[in-house]
Amino acid sequence: MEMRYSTHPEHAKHFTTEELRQHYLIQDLFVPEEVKLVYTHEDRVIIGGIYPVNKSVALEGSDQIKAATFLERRELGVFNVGGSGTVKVDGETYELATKDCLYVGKGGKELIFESDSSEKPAKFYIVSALAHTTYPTKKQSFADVPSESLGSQETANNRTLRRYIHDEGIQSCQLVMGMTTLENGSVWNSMPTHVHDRRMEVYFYFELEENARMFHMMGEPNETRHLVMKNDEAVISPPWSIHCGAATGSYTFIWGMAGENKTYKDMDQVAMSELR
Ligand SMILES: O=C[C@H](O)[C@@H](O)CC(=O)C(=O)O
Ligand SMILES: [Zn+2]
Repeated sequence: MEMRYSTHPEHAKHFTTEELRQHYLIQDLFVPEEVKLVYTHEDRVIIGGIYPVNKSVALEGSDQIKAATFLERRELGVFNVGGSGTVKVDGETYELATKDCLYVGKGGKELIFESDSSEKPAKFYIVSALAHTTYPTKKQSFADVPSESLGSQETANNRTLRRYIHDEGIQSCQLVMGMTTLENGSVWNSMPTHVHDRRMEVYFYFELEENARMFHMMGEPNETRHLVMKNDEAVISPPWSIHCGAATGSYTFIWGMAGENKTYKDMDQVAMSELR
């Protein structure tokens, strides 16, 4: 598991392109038959990819978190962004079709990830946060998750937002997770932009064409920077950072947050005039 320490905004504004990428960008999430994990000290969130192609893959505890099982002190959000597959939690099997989500509460011991077929393997994107109590393990399918339309064609940000793990959906300690899909021809997400000093956030971009690139914006509102990203990459947003972007084509992204306030609407909008 790769460790990433938190960064101070005064420090971050001096980063070179390469340093920005080292601290915030997460690449190569899906390695066949492996669990790839990144531990960020931003709200102690773990971000990862699990890609079982020909055999099942287990998510286990490690010396780095001094825990015999991964969920000893944590909760977990799983999104399947590949072909259909299953997650087995202590012997109970949950079928996850593409874009379905599973929440696993603190204390779940055996976690086994498997694809239905190696021709079209499942790809599991995960976000995990510290948990103080156990909320029930629960699946939310893409087919019946409520959706809302945001943006407009004129501003190239027509998109559909779906909340899975949140106050009025799957219950959790800290985790808030959902998915936003850009309509054809729309490229901007989360603009006008915002910050939420009470929570960190991670954006995972997928369904981008191979040659398409995401220009993801970060930094304090008056010190913006950008990272150029491609398909299946994630980016850590510290609580002081804006997080929005425009790509050279349409795409979908999964947003995951953790911190002190789970309320989705707890966001401080940034006025256009503040941006630098
Ligand atoms: O804090 C919330 C998150 O940044 C996202 O939910 C925003 C988003 O998906 C969008 O506007 O497209
Ligand atoms: Zn946000």
